Amino acid sequence: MECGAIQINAPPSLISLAVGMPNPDMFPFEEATVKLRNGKSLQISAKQMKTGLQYAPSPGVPAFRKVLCDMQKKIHNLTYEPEIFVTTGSQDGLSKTFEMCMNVNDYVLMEEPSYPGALGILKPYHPRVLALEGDRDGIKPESLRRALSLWKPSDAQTDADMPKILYVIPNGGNPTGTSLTYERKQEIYQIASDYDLLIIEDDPYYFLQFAEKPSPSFLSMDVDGRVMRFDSFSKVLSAGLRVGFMTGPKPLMQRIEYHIQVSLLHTSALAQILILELLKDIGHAGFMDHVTNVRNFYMSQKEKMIAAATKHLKGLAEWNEPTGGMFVWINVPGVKDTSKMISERALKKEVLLAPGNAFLADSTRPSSYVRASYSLASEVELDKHCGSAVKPCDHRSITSVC
Ligand SMILES: Cc1ncc(COP(=O)(O)O)c(CNc2cc3ccccc3n(O)c2=O)c1O
Repeated sequence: MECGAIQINAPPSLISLAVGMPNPDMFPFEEATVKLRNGKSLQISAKQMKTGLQYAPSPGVPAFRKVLCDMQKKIHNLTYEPEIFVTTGSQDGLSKTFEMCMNVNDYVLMEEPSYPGALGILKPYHPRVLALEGDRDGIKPESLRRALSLWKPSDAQTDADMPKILYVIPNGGNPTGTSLTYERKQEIYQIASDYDLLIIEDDPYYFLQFAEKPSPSFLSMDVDGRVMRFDSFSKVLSAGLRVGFMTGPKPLMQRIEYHIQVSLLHTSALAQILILELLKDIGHAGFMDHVTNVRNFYMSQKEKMIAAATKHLKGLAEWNEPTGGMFVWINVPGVKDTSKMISERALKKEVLLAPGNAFLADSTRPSSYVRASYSLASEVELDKHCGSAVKPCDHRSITSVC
C-alpha cells in the first residue's frame, strides 16, 4: 500500500447521507494567513480551512500522514511503509499505548529517574517498576540483563508473570539529559528480542541531539515489529498545537485506532493542516534545516547552563553534561530531600527547579537531585540564579540548608 494511502473505495460521485458531519459552509472561519519568522506567510486556503475545521479520520488527516510517512522513512531509513497515527502530542500516544498493554501490577522495565508524564500514566496500574541504571550514555545494558535475570528468555513464550514492556527515552533524557549510544541501543534491542519485549521508544528530543550525527533510532533497527515509537513536534514547531505521531506494528496500531475513535476521535485537524502546509512549503530539507537551528539553540543554552553551574556549583553539586534535550540533572550531595530546599530557599531567591523525587517511580522517596531546564532562561538569568538555589545562605555547610 502506498505510504499513508488511505483505502477509500467509494466513487468520487458518492453522496453520503451516512455521516454525522456538520456542513462546513456554516463555519465562520474561511481562510487564514500565518506570518512565519522567516518573513514568508503560510496561506491556509478555503479548501484547506474546510478540511481543518471538519472531522478527520482517527489516524489523522490523510495528506498529513503521507508527509509524516515519507519523513519517517527518510529519517529512520525504513525500507517499508510504516503505520503512522497522528496523536495529540506524544503524551496522548504514550497513554493509549500503556493503557493498551498494562494490567494491574504488571512489571515495567524503565530507567529511573524517568519522565513524570509516563510515571503518571502508569501509577493507576500499580506497576512493579524494574528500575534500570543509567549513566551519561543512557541505560546500561547489564542493568537490563540483571533485571531480567529472574527469568529465562523461553519464559516469554509462556504466560509467565514477567516484564513485557521496556520504556526508553533514548535521546536528551528527561530528566537526565543523557542519550543512549548506538552500540547500547543495539545491545538493548537484542536483549528485548531475546525476552520478546515491546520497546516503547519515547523520543520527543530526537531532533535535539547535540552529537554531530543523530544516533539511529530503535525504529530504524526494528526487524521484529517490537518498537512503538513516539515523535513530537512540541520541541521544534509548537507545544501548544499538541501534534505528535506514533509509528508501530499494524496489529498494535489497530487497537490504538479503536482507542482514538472512542476517546478524542482525532487530533485537531486544523493543527494538522497548519503543520502540513508548513512542511509542504519548506519541504523535508527545509524542515531539517529548521530542526538543526533548534538543536544549535539548545546546545548553546546547554553550554551557558554548564558554564553557570561550573562557576557557581563546583564542589557543591555534581552533574553529567547533557548530550541532548533541555535538561540537566544535578545531584546536591548532603541534601537528602531537595523538594524542601526548593520550596524553602530557591523560591525565595525567585528560582524554580524540579525536585528529584518527582522523577522516581515512588515519589514519596526523598531525592538529592534537582532537574534544571535551560530552555527558557537567558545567559544572565542562568548565571544569576544557578547558584542561588543550592548555595548555603551563609557560611553554614550545604547540609544545613534544609
Ligand atoms: C520524555 C517525554 N515524553 C513525552 C513528553 C510529552 O510531549 P508532547 O505530548 O509531545 O508535548 C514529554 C514532555 N515533557 C514535559 C512537558 C511539560 C509540559 C508542561 C509543563 C512541564 C513539562 N515538563 O516538565 C516536561 O518535562 C517528555 O519530556
